[in-house]
Amino acid sequence: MDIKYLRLLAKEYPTIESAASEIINLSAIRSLPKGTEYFFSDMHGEYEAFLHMLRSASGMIKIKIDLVLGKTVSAADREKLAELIYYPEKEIARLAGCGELSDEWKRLSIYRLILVCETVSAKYTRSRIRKRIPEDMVYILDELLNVTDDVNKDYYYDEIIGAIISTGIAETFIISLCKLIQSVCIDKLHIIGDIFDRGPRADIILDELMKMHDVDIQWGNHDISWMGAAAGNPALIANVIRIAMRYNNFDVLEDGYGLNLRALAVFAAETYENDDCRLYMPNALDDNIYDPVDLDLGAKMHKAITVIQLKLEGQLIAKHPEWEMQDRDIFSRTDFAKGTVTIDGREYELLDKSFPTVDPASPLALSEGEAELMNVLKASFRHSEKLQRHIRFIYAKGAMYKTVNNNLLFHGCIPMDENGELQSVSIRGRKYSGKTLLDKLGELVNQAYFSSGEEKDYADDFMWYLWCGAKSPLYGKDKMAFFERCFIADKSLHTENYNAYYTFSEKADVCMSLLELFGLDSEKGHIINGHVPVKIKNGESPVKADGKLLVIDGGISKAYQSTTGIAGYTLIYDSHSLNLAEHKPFVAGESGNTPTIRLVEKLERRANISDTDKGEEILDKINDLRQLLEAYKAGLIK
Ligand SMILES: O=P(O)(O)OC[C@H]1O[C@](O)(COP(=O)(O)O)[C@@H](O)[C@@H]1O
Ligand SMILES: [Mn+2]
Repeated sequence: MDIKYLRLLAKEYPTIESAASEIINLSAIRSLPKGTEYFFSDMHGEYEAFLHMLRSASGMIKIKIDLVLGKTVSAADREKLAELIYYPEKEIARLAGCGELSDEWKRLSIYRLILVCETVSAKYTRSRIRKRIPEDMVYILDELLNVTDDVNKDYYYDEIIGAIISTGIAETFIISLCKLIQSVCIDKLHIIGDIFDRGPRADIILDELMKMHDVDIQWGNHDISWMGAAAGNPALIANVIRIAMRYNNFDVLEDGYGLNLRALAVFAAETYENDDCRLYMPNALDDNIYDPVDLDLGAKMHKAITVIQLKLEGQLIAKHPEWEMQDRDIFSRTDFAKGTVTIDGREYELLDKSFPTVDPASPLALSEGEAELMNVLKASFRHSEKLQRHIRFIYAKGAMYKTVNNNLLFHGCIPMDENGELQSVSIRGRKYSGKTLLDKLGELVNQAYFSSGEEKDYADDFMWYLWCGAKSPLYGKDKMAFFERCFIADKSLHTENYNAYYTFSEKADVCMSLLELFGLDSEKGHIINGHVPVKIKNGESPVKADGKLLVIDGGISKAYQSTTGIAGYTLIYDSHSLNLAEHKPFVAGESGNTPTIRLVEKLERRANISDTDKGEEILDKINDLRQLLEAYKAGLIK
């Protein structure tokens, strides 16, 4: 091995003893059971439901409570303990408010929490648990969690707990303990895309994700749309705002990201003063807490940005004939004098015929007011410190796909044609498909944000294609029919058809060959996707292709719950099995939010860290350290 590398390693392990003891430590870690991985997708801004899933480890914490305390504590008290673990600050404030925060309650709660914590941390090393404990609590918690049998346990507990209460730190201590339980339960968190849009506060979801210790994100089409907007793509800026207007999500824009919508409000109110904009009424599923906007004004803003978006999209399509999206440039096919549009040779009447900002001679040109407005919006996106911070986090933790422990994770699809062949996409004149396509797109997505000049411009435009292009792995449908749904009554034009991947991937052998394409063991692995709502109520199942494909978009999004019939899935992969938690619609402040958990696959034997990618990495390091030991012994390194 390269002596230079060994010298670097020797800085970290400067003696034979330190290298040897690390080898022993790492070997011990490899023999522990694998940590529990959680997979979430399509959160779509539904922060309350998502936070609940995180805090409750999608029902697993309740299962552990029942396991440990089922025989000694009543069902009602176990329910309350669960609520305390999920929302400790809130629960303590509630009890204090109604005079129930007694020493007796504190003593019992600490004792029960310790028992739960012992169980959830049993499979991890002591040092790993210590790392997750807030600094000033490390000593007490470490002691309480590791009392040996030689000590009179009950007496010891009583003494420590008594001291915790008498010194007045019980509340803080309980909060730390609850958070430790939450954090230990989720070893790794995989997000399979679509954090943004439709629901009220994607920014709160991101704040939470940024606190997690081990999280990765596979970008969804809605994430790409926000990333492109943050990078300055005007069509995507318009898109992000349009969707927010459609769902009345002012809070995420204004309170969350501090984006300035005043210019849009003023422009819309003036331009569409005498237009009731009834087609554009926001779909008010959630109220805005911080920025309630009058729905009539919201509708005008929605129309203003929709028109701008259609123009900007038309411009992009004209600039990139290689995308073959000319038929999606609908404004150029519109007869503004007659109020009709021609699609596939047929003329349709428009539901809205009033477009005061469109010059029929040049329908894709922004009016002066629109151009000014876009400048303001663009500056606002570029200058939102919080938005840019969140987007950089999504870049740092994100990718087009991920392979982990033999599973292949991506949001949408691997584009295929009707014969089941991989479809190729042209990027800077070269064709890419399958894994190389996803790798190339990963590069491009990074260039859109981090490059400059021509390289950035090309990549920046491409972000829009990734949002809605027919061969985009993140989108995977033949068109995005938002124009048709908005402006044309004929429902046959509203259909969006899925890429052939969605048919072929129902077959186990197709999934297996895709897993192999990505270098994975196809016998052991699975493909895990989001993006397509699984319509349980129509008899669909999230488990497809004989268990090789798992589609976990169950509709956390309120907007989609009537379509799916449930309220989201979490896939949970622990050392024994792969399980799906099926969530009911979340009602804040109510118990009964515990999901149904069902087994997808039982492992042949309990999986240890040595069976995982992490285990491989550790083995690599052990081998390096062994070489370092040899080098010490041979006197090559002093
Ligand atoms: O129901 P909405 O919010 O109008 O969105 C519909 C649009 O969203 C999409 O389904 C894309 O969003 P998803 O990635 O969440 O599926 C488009 O295909 C469709 O045009
Ligand atoms: Mn999606």
